[in-house]
Amino acid sequence: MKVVLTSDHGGVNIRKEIASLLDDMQIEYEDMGCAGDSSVDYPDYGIPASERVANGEFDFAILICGTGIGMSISANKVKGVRCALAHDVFSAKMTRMHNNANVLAMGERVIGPGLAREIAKAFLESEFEGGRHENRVNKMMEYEQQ
Ligand SMILES: O=C(CO)[C@H](O)[C@H](O)[C@H](O)COP(=O)(O)O
Repeated sequence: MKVVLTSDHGGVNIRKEIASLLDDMQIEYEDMGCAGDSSVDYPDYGIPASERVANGEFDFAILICGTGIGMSISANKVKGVRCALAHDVFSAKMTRMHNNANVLAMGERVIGPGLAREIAKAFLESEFEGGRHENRVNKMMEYEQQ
């Protein structure tokens, strides 16, 4: 599994926590920044990271900003991406199992690093169930191609 990780200035601390989680889980990852905590624009980070999932270079992206909302909207503009904004463990698990989400967004101004770590862990450890969920995901992806 390969993960790409990024944040704007509002998500630097949780990004560091997730990097530490990925180290602990021995998962290969690339941290695309941002560098420091100066103000930056989340689409400049969320879109390139999401494109690297869409093109198959990475299996998953984890995106952090203040609320997670800007990152999730940006990611879902990229064809092939299914980004879930999740601030609880159950949603993180279910979005892998039912939506086959390939990008996770979280907000550092919403949750703390400990919960963010548990959410990311649940997301990465859960698997898509397929079956009836596959039909539903396919409908979304077909719409995107129109
Ligand atoms: O995208 C966001 C909100 O939808 C993120 O939370 C950003 O991190 C936030 O907008 C940044 O706000 P700031 O006042 O420029 O720090």
